Amino acid sequence: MTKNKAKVGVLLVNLGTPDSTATGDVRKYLREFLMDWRVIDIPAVPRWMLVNLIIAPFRAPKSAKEYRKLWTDRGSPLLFHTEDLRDKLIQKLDPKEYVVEMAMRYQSPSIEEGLEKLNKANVRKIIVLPLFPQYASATNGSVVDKVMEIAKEWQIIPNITFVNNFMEHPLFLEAWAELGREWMEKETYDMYLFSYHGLPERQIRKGSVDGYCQLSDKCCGNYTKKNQFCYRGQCFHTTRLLSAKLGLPEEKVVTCFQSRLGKDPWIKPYTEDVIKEMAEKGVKKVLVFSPAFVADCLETTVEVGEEYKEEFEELGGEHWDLVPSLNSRDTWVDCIKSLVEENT
Ligand SMILES: C=CC1=C(C)c2cc3[nH]c(cc4nc(cc5[nH]c(cc1n2)c(C)c5CCC(=O)O)C(CCC(=O)O)=C4C)c(C)c3C=C
Ligand SMILES: [Fe+2]
Ligand SMILES: [Fe+2]
Repeated sequence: MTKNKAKVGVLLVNLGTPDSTATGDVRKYLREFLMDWRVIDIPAVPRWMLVNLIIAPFRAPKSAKEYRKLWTDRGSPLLFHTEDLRDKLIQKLDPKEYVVEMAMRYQSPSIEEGLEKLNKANVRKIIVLPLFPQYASATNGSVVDKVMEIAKEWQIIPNITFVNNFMEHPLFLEAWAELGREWMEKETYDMYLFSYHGLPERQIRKGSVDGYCQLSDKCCGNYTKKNQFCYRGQCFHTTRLLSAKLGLPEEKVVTCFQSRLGKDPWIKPYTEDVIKEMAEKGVKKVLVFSPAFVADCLETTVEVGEEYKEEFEELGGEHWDLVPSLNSRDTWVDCIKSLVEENT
């Protein structure tokens, strides 16, 4: 039998970001993102009306202003950190065995371009690695959906493997712990806040097997095979694993959810409410982790690092430190390398 020498393709996929801070580009991004039925999970006609007649026109100018605070000479941090991550991963993997591409679920570079490059490289297998540590239909599920939509048109479909979540990976936890330790060596904190991107509660219920998740401690307070895909449960689990690794006392740790959109209930507690409660209790110094994100982006740098900081300080807080994201730090690149090798 001839030895199969074809390479393995790796596709790193992050969420996506506008092409520029021009309002038109932000509107284009919001439209593509929010028209995804896994993100705004309502029927197509009301979704079209909500996105095109309400959210995109009114939110785009406001979001564009926020993006201008975030933008750098290299453009959007979400994009260039993902490019750096790809480049460092290429350095660490054997080029005779692997070909690595990166893509964004929305806008550019597209998943289509990334997959076409891998297909042209005649790979024997594709490992798709959505860069979301906890599974959500709106993120990881959407990447799977898009990849399958494209691959189903190919005459030959190689093996395709998806990494579903990786919040338990020891190197993922170690990379966050290294960052945490750097801050904790310089300062002592009254509280440690773990702020994750939120989701509509409805989306958690829809994914709950036999109605198991009632958004209470019964489900989300533990991580078992029954709630293996509950996003809220996975976030609490991430907090427990990271706190244990950092030796944080339980009474000083709080998990909360940010970035709510619209009027429907999203998963709780909301970060804004936790900030108020902490300030009322006289908490002065807070260290904030955002471990649903693996790169600095609008939701971390601006929302947590600037807006929530301002709210906390207005309520009497004195010290609000946001731990920057994993970006392309070495231990995180090692984590990706390990995930790739485990799935080869
Ligand atoms: C853990 C990852 C993410 C989940 C889950 C998620 C769900 C989700 N998001 C929206 C709406 C918006 N999110 C926006 C920005 C944004 N979201 C994530 C990650 C997750 N989203 C990232 C990394 C970013 C930042 C991108 C960047 O360019 O830096 C935005 C756009 C910004 C804004 O206008 O506020 C929206 C809108 C929904 C509705 C949702 C779940 C249903
Ligand atoms: Fe989001
Ligand atoms: Fe749950």
